[in-house]
Amino acid sequence: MSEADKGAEQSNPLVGLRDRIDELDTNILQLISERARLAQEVARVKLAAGGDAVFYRPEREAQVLRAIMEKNIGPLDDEEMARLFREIMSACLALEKPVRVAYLGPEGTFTQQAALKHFGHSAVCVPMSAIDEVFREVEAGAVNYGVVPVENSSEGVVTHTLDTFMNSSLQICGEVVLRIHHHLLCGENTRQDKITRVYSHAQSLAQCRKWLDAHWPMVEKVAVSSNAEAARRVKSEWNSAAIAGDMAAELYGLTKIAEKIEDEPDNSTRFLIIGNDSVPASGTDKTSLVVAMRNKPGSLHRLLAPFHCYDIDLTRIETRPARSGVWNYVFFIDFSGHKDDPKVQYVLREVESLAAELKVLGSYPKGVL
Ligand SMILES: O=C(O)C(=O)C[C@]1(C(=O)O)C=C[C@@H](O)C=C1
Repeated sequence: MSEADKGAEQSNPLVGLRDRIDELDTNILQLISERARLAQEVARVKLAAGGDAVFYRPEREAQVLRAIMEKNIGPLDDEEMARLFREIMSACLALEKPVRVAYLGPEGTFTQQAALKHFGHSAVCVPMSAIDEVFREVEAGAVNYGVVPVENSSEGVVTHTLDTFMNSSLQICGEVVLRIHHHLLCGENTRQDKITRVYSHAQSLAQCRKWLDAHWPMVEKVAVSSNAEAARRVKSEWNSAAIAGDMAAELYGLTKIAEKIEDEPDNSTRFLIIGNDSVPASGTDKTSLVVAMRNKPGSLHRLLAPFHCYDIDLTRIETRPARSGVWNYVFFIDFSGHKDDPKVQYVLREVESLAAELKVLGSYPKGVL
């Protein structure tokens, strides 16, 4: 370094710090490129193995992200670091073969946000107008995977998703949990003192009910097909507002009148990734089942006993009326463990002997991010 440069560095410490950042960026660039070349090599090995090469490997991605979170020593927090690596992996996978994902649209919904959180921004995400359409696109092979909402922490289960599973051959191959923040939004032409109507999806209106009653008791609440549709409508109306999330606000260029208006501070929604292939164990997995029981006293107790016996942690149980008979019920059960674990296999055999019908919807890595 010349005397003049030293002088400049002393007088402006930013110069030296930025030089070091430039140096590190060059190293990071080389390392990412090297990683991408290895992913290309992985793709060649997969293709050489013959058969239907499966490029997207959810269990491997979960392991990579968990390892990163474990090794991270800050100052970036674990989630932030994992998000960066999620994008690197997403780009590497796109080099192997771009993954196509159908989600419950339209553009700007929380389901799109969940798809991007899970697959990263290099995935090609295609909006569908209904949950059944997402299933159909995956079944038909028009896309590789689908993303559908399954439950919300304050509003409960998305019954339509569970019902669609009953008649589908698809497997669950992942889950994503998204913190849901709702905002009250208006367009450029909205007269904020003249708002008489609020549009949103029925679930979002319910999730913000107390806030609306406290702050806007007189407005008409209009349920529409999605939050993104609510956002689209207010863009051209001067006396309406919408309740929607950040993606919809950005997409339609809306202004936030009030932020994070959801009644429950940790309001979150769980989404499922659906696909055609089953997923090998990642080490920390979940399994989802649908079980039809004959309607006899004590049948739920008998059904749950094997889980207790083998010390398997149930994470959710949901009851839905079966389509086949008026008084028969099916249970949707989620538990910790993978269907290939010996303990889980014992339980599945016992449940099968008790149930009128048992369908394993899939074993998949527990949501990492
Ligand atoms: O390990 C693999 O099978 C890869 O294809 C590599 C890689 C990665 O970038 O780490 C990319 C995509 C897969 O979904 C999982 C991991």
